[in-house]
Amino acid sequence: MDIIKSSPGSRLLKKINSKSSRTRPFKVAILGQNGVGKTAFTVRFCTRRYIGDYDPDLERIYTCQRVIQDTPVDFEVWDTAGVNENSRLKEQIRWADAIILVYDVTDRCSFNECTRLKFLINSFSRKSRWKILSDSSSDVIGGIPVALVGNKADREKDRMVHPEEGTNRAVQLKCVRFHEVSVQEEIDDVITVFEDLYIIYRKMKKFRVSLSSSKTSLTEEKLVSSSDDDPEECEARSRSGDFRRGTIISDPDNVSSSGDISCRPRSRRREAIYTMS
Ligand SMILES: Nc1nc2c(ncn2[C@@H]2O[C@H](COP(=O)(O)OP(=O)(O)OP(=O)(O)O)[C@@H](O)[C@H]2O)c(=O)[nH]1
Repeated sequence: MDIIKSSPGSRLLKKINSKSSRTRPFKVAILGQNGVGKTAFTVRFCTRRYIGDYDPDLERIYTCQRVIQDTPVDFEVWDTAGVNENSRLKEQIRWADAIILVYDVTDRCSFNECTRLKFLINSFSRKSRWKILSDSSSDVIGGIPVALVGNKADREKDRMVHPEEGTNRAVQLKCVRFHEVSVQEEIDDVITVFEDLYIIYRKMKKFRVSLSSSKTSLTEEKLVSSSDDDPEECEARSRSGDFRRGTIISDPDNVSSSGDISCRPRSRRREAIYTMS
């Protein structure tokens, strides 16, 4: 027995086992039009630093670890280069466990681009991994969790997109969260976006596992009972001013019912994996 243990084959097996027992990273793709601040946002989260200017053609997967609810979580964040070609997007969307759609509050085009991107996310995401209910109800909880984020909130004078519009668009597009941030000025809001999304992802996953294991047939009525999907409630919140930079539109405890809770890149672009401590 000892001989088998120390043989090269068993050493290899041991290595494979220890690798597979490591926690799987949480993969987040950052999508959005050129210049909205995707790289600044990603680097801020991974390093806490704000760096003003980046090579727009540089595309990277950053890795870092954060402790969320007393658990260490490995993040892989794919900072896309804003090319938004459909074939490229498909690869990014299929790679990701969750997606952050970023727009610039001073640029309405970038806001509209998020609608197109969400449409593509819906059509490209690996629905099969979530599909455990009937077709109609899987639309309610199926798909990948997507957060909508308006960046550059510090540029109030140049603002073109108001927070209410962001909130309403997030509801329309069935995003699980809406945030406004200033990557330049505030790090905590940036961290909240990622942590929130992770918490939502975990809850969605747990919910689906428990559904599939118990083979419970949930009615669509139960699934959509949360007010998070209610555009009227959302509008009421907007009217009452219940939004601010960094505010979220739904409660993590209701994640299972919050709307569309629905590879490494190979391209001519330069790529790298960066590990942040
Ligand atoms: N005022 C302000 N400027 C910001 C903020 N975040 C990013 N920027 C600036 O916006 C510009 C674009 O930022 P990037 O991070 O390169 O944007 P990107 O989306 O990665 O751009 P591409 O790589 O071309 O897709 C840079 O000059 C940043 O300094 C912010 O919160 N406030």
